[in-house]
Amino acid sequence: MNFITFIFYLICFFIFYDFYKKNKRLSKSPNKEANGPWSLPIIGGLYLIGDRPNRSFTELSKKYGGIYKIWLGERMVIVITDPEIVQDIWIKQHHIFVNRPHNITSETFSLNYKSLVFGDVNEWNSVRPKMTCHFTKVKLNSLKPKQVVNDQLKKMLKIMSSHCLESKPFDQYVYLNTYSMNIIVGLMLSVEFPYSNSNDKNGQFSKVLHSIDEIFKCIGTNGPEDIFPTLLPLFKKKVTAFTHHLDVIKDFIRVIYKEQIKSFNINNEPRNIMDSLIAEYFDNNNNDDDGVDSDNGELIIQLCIDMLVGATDTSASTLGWFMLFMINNPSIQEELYEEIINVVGKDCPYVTFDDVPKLFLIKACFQEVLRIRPVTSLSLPRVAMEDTTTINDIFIPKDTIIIQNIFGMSNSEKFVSNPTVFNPHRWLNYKKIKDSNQFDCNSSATSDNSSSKYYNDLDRVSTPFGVGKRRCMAPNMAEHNILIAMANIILNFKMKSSDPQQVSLSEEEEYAITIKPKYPFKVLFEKYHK
Ligand code: HEM
Repeated sequence: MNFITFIFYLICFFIFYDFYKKNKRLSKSPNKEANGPWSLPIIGGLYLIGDRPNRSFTELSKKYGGIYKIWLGERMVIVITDPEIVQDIWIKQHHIFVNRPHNITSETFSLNYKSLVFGDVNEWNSVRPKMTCHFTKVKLNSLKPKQVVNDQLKKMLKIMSSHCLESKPFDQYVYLNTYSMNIIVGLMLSVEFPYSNSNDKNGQFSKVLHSIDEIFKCIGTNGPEDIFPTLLPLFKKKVTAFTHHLDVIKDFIRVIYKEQIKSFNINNEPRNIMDSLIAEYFDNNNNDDDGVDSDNGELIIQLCIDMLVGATDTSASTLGWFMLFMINNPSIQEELYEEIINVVGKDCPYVTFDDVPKLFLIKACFQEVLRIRPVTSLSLPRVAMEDTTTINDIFIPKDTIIIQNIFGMSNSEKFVSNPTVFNPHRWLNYKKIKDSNQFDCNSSATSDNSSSKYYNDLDRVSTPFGVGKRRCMAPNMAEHNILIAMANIILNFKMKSSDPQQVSLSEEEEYAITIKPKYPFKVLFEKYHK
């Protein structure tokens, strides 16, 4: 046998073996086996995934059910689109599913799995409480965080007013991102990014913003470098670019950290979250000048980046979708306006945090935006740390990656009536029924097209922040910043599409770690005649 023939046989063997491995039974008992599509050698089920995996996974769940298996390249994935299984694995079996999968992107991003978003269980257990305590309802309702949000919102409303006066289209993507980013960097670092490039004298902020954008594009999306780890050398350029952008953000935060640590005094009230973290890691016996060893210093910097990534794009995209659905539903916009002026009065220029809890339709609108377009549509993946079985007796082997299809659950006919219709009132009706204790899971499957006991149980089927102990770290903060922005925008302006040819905008999404409107749009603001 010559060398070429040998290589040929070797490749054939590899292809057959890979095909067998990807399609063999996982469990000895057929009842316990997750269904799933046929997987091809090398690519697995990638041939079934289009440019919007949230939609592809939802389509597959119609055929293979609420839990199914699919290979994405070299990684076996179980996709969950069922509220009962979600509760089971994320809550009852939290200890098995607490970790996120290991891959080159998360390794680079997390200081080798030590930080928050991609941290492994031991490190995660240590850092998560240090961060969560800053985002409780009580903390967010204290003076400083409210002031940061009010300052930023007033700045954004001023820009909106000037756009309105000049009838100039408002680039929602740019301004909403700056608004969301400034809230988190205001709380963490007491800094602020300029809303306009002309105020960015040496281009430093634009450079950081660009790098943050690039990081968003790679993280959590399972790029080829993550699903074909053996081919990693082929993607070296991409990994190097990712590391470069991460370094740009780190350098920016490191300068602030160094400045802050110079004036840090453990006996003083923390000036921001970074000060609280420095205090946590401060060691009186440390010989370093700053009292925080360099590993912990780098961890503090990484935690700031985790928060930036967690908070900015998610909140900004949710507000972007809110604007889009308002433009497409002018009658709902009117209703929201009526609700607000009934609470604050016609001449009030600003809705305060104290007014927000009285705005039930605004809250319902926030919930409906996140139901119909849950921005983190496939959540962040987790991994099984040992073999286990789910509540419906499906076997999940150790090392399987788990994806919760948040989008699929809240956009499925099986769980929600008329899921493609934007209707905030469904939340008010649901709350009324729930408050009167008439919502009964077992009798809710009244529709012909549904067999789920969670049919229209909106809190169970719409889980935009995830479920369980590793759910989003700051849903309170997201709600806090987004509701007040929604209320004040509605109080001050009527929103229309800036394109007269397109009065109604496309509701299609583009997929990345957060889903955004596929066709970027600008908003035209008009004043109400009060
Ligand atoms: C509309 C806004 C937001 C949405 C829809 C959202 C959604 C999510 C989801 C689905 C996860 C993954 C949960 C899981 O694995 O089960 C997550 C994780 C996370 N989010 Fe959010 N998020 C939002 C805003 C925020 C904000 C404002 C912050 C920070 C201030 C934040 C910080 C984080 C962090 C740190 C994690 C990782 C948690 C961990 O691994 O322990 N998010 N978010």
